[in-house]
Amino acid sequence: MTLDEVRKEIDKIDDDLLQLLNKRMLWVQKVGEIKNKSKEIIYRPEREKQIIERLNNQSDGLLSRDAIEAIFLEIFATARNIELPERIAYLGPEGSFTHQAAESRFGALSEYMTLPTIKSVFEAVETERVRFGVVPIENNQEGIVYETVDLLNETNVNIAAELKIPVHFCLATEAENPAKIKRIYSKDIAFRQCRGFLNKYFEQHQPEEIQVESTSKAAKLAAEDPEAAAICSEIAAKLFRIPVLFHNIEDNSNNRTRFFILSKKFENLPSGNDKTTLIARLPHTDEAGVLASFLQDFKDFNINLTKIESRPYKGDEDFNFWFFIELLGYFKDDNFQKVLEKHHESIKILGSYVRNA
Ligand SMILES: O=C(O)C(=O)C[C@]1(C(=O)O)C=C[C@@H](O)C=C1
Repeated sequence: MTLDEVRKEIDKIDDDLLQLLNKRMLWVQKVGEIKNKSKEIIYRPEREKQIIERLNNQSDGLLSRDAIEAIFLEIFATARNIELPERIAYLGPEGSFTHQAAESRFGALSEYMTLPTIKSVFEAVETERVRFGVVPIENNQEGIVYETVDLLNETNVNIAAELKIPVHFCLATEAENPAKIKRIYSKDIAFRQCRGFLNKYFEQHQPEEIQVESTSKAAKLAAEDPEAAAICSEIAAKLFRIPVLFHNIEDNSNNRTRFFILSKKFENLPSGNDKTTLIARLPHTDEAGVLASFLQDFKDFNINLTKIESRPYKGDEDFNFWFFIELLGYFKDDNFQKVLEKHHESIKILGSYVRNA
């Protein structure tokens, strides 16, 4: 077969795909009408997960599970926009990893609001200026983002979903090779995480390292200066149209960040593989074992706790703490309800959502 002939076959399939996608969107529009009448929530991560699992189980072609997921997440994001265009706020600037996380879940078509601080994302969700907000919660190398944890305690905002994305840095530059680079812009943490690469590739001449407040600012500066490079995300390099000289330059390729998708309410149904996040404000007491017996109740009801972080009460004279706790399961599960019966005064549930690996 010639290239032209093969391309003709691809064209035919693309025509069919487009027709099928348009047909799918007609049904999606109907879902939108039904939900509009019943005031039901549009974003149903547990339903999206079920669809992806079902398709993956029946797939016998070249597409991996990740490929199926990537394609369908974009279809769902487009579908949600047809049902009801929703605005999403994320911790900026544009080109940040949080932007990348937001786009991976809400697609290229959604309307985004870039906000400068985690607090401003919480505020936008709380005042319902946006439907969802995306903020980082933890990095597997650097640990928890305390600002996010504290705001979950202080505001009336819930968790609709979690997602984890790999943090890959690239070296983006207009320069043709490392020898021509005189300056490298990036954020302190990115320099730290790419030290091995920098030592190896800039052994002979050491470019000046200039710290800026974000990796996207670094990309912007490198786009304007042919003798400069930026250590930034791929999305930032793309945004500022700078060629990527080296991909994945971080020393530890297991570097991943977990994000929360925030919403004013949480209305997820159980998916069969859920996680619940809550805040526990245990009574202030000097009695020994208050925390131990609280945790024992989870063990007794066979609940797997996956995280516990203690945080101080701001403004408190004493050294009292509240706890940020995560566990496997859905908040209406029988065993969790038993714990809740005992401790309902101490527990504030922030959300039950599909557990992401
Ligand atoms: O089934 C729904 O509730 C829909 O709104 C449809 C649909 C889809 O495209 O399949 C879109 C958005 C939801 O997040 C889940 C699924």
